[in-house]
Amino acid sequence: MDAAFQDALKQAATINVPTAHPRLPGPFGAEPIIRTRSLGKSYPKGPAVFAGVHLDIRADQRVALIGSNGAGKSTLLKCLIGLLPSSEGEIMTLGESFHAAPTAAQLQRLRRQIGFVFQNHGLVSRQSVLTNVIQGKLGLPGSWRAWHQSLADQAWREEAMQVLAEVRLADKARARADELSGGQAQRVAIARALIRKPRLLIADEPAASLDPAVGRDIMQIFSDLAREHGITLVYTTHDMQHALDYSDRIIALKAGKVFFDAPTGDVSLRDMDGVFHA
Ligand SMILES: Nc1ncnc2c1ncn2[C@@H]1O[C@H](COP(=O)(O)OP(=O)(O)OP(=O)(O)O)[C@@H](O)[C@H]1O
Repeated sequence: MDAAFQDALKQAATINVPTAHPRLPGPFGAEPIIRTRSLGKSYPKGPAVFAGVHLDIRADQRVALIGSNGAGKSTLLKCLIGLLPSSEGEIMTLGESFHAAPTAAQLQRLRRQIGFVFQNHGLVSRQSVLTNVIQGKLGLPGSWRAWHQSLADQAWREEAMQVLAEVRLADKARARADELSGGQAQRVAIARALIRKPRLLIADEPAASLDPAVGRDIMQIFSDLAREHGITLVYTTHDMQHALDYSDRIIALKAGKVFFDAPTGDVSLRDMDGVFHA
């Protein structure tokens, strides 16, 4: 590593609390996969959820988004990927730049490159695990075949089996989704996101309803898959240990602002505490 790059890393590592400005400069933040400038969001008739948010999220990072209940984490995630219109500022995600909301064509291109996992796995309970995974292809070209595994061609079924193997669930392919435990269902949801071959994986509290051991297992799977496949992972969590153990970078929201945005190794428990207390 050359000296200039090391300096840039050191500079990037200085924690800056509180700030609404980007702090990952130069070489550390090559071409970002997500960039926002002066991003703000209010719901109709409501106060601002957040304002003046500047972010530069680099490809291949695992980013934990933390903050109290109602801090705006889910709202920010949805704005970043165009599922909710923002109220002010600019967004660039996966090369698509937009104010407020993406165009229909932009949204379609974004959806093709993004995988989603939510707290409630959202599987179709009466369908098989295999069909649920193949349904991850919906929205991609030729995707009417993804409604059921029997319509899908052999290549898609093989892909589905491969991603199920990656989450250690190949043996459950023929089981019905409602026969799975919470942790298994969440692993299927990850496989369903993975079959899209996403560049960006968005997860909103993916381990929230799981017991501690299973929750850690799910976070480890996310983390390993993101690394192995070079996927950028952005997730929200209320578990500070998950944020510390399974991210390269932590972004904290507090009182409608970015409270800190720093490499995980530079975030102390005291910094974390400041997110939740005055
Ligand atoms: N559809 C909506 N209409 C109006 N207000 C909303 C809507 N969704 C969220 N809000 C409000 O926006 C604020 C931020 O909510 P959001 O769900 O983004 O926070 P969060 O940090 O994800 O919270 P949690 O950790 O509890 O999931 C809250 O005050 C919430 O009440």
